[in-house]
Amino acid sequence: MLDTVAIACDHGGFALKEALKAALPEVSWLDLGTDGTGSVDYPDFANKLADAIKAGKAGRGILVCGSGIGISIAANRHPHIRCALVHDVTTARLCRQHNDANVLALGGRTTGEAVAKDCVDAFLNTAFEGGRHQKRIDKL
Ligand SMILES: O=C(CO)[C@H](O)[C@H](O)[C@H](O)COP(=O)(O)O
Repeated sequence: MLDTVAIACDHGGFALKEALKAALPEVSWLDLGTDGTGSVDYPDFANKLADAIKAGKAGRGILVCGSGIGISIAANRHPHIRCALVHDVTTARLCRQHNDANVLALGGRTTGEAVAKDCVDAFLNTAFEGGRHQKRIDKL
């Protein structure tokens, strides 16, 4: 299931979650909700996604809330998650190369669909560089 990518959001990220799934149909998505624009609490969806990765149901994850801030904070409470909130392709690439991030967070109300798609592309297709970066991750 390492090739499976979990995706979850709150109401502020719902539209972007749906847009990302439509824009990247080749990805094997595990959609953990939410399933509409009704108000929900972002920690519940960050926790669901963290649990799915811990259980081996997905190798990586994408989280979306209104700004990406709350859902990334919630995800990073889990010791096995390294979640990076990004707004551009450069940081989406760097979070893989230097930080071995296993979850990407995006803001549905702050990042446009085209940039978000490119960020997800970079996140899913960039390898961790290891080396000097590994010992830093080991200290997290
Ligand atoms: O961005 C968020 C958290 O960092 C959430 O998605 C919400 O959009 C934000 O907290 C605002 O909440 P609201 O109930 O949609 O006004």
